[in-house]
Amino acid sequence: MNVNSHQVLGLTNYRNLHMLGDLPHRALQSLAETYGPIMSCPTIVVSSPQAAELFLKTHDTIFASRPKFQFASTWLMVNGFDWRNARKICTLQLLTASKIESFAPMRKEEVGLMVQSLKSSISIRLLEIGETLTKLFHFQTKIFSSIIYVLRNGLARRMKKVSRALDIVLENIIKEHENIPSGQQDRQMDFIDMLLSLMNQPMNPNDEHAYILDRTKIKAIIIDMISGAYDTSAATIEWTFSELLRHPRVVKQVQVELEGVVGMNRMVEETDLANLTYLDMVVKESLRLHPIGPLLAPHESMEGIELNGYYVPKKSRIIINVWAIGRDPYVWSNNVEEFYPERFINSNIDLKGRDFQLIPFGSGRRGCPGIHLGLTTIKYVIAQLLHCFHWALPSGMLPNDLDMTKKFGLSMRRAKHLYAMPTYRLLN
Ligand code: HEM
Repeated sequence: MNVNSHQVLGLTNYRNLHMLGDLPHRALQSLAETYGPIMSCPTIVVSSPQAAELFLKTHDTIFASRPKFQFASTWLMVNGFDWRNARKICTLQLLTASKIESFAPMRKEEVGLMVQSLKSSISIRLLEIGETLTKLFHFQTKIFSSIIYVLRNGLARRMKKVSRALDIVLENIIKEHENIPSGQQDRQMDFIDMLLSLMNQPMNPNDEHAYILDRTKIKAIIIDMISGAYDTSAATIEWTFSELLRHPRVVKQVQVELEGVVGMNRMVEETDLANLTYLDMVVKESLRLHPIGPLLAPHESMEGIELNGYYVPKKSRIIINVWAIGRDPYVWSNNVEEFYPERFINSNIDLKGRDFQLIPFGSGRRGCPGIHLGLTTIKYVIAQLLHCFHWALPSGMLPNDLDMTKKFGLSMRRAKHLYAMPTYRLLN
């Protein structure tokens, strides 16, 4: 890697990230302009693609841990969560391409119901997009809403009480899956069924110390998956929609592509997605400007290491400012703030974490294991909404009037609700 240490390393003295205000990714971007693409003390802030590659690829083994400062991670630690084995189960058993494909009928049914409900509500009211998506994603998260409440309210000082509450919720979920009423046994398997089917079997039968998935570990994996998956796809769709409402030219282009690939007589199928190349660029551009985790999830060094002449101690916290990397004018040219999907024409950049200028799903050992499911869901929902409906802003509002203020949180959502008016456009 061709990185000059003066270009890459610079130190600043930010001891407390709360001093950075409501939008820390933005404040950190300004600091990086002064102090350079790696800032440290005691948290190291990374703000360029080359520096991100240094931490997430070159020295990935050192920086693959996570700090234990959130309730979810503390709870996972207390319950003996082992991220390496949990990831193996996620990537080899739960989130494989074939498993995700096996859920396609479920997604089709839910998206179909959403289109029907939008068709019937058109004449009545302006739609709040976030609310519509929350309803859509309810099918994936309905058993989880009480868990999210517990996670969000789980301050460390109430740890014991909250842990008990969490355990009761998780036990109920597991029991519901263990005691399926007769007549429903041949229903579609979900994530919990799959985890239960792996319970008490060694992951590697040839290894006597092999990892065995027990009830406690299953609960920990459920919590890990929920913390990673909750809100992320819905928030990305909402941001993409916001940009589309501000750019009618881009909407027209996506609809022309959909007319060519799908035609006007039927709805979109997931198998169409591979042929929707312009839509793919739209989603990349949206994730460049609006990464749901603008600072990824924090990483932590597992041992001390010297990087380009600077010593990074063990247990340093690493923050990768993906938001700033997506707006780096040296990478993306001068129109960084513009929503311009065409920048990806003839470009090989993908979202898999190999191209460090675009890493909204992270990269390396702790990169998002749900990327394939996330992207399939996002593209399918956006394609269906744009294919089935024309979308207009509330009367009197111009595209540039749309408020794009962000709210920093578990995932970065819009600060204000997004309203739009759909009109059905298919021929049947
Ligand atoms: C648009 C959708 C999504 C986005 C943008 C997204 C983004 C991310 C990011 C940025 C990370 C942290 C990566 C890092 O620190 O290097 C992450 C981790 C994670 N994501 Fe996703 N995610 C999405 C969807 C999903 C889905 C659908 C699932 C599961 C069904 C999922 C499960 C996880 C898990 C379990 C982790 C923790 C991985 C670890 O710590 O080893 N994500 N995701």
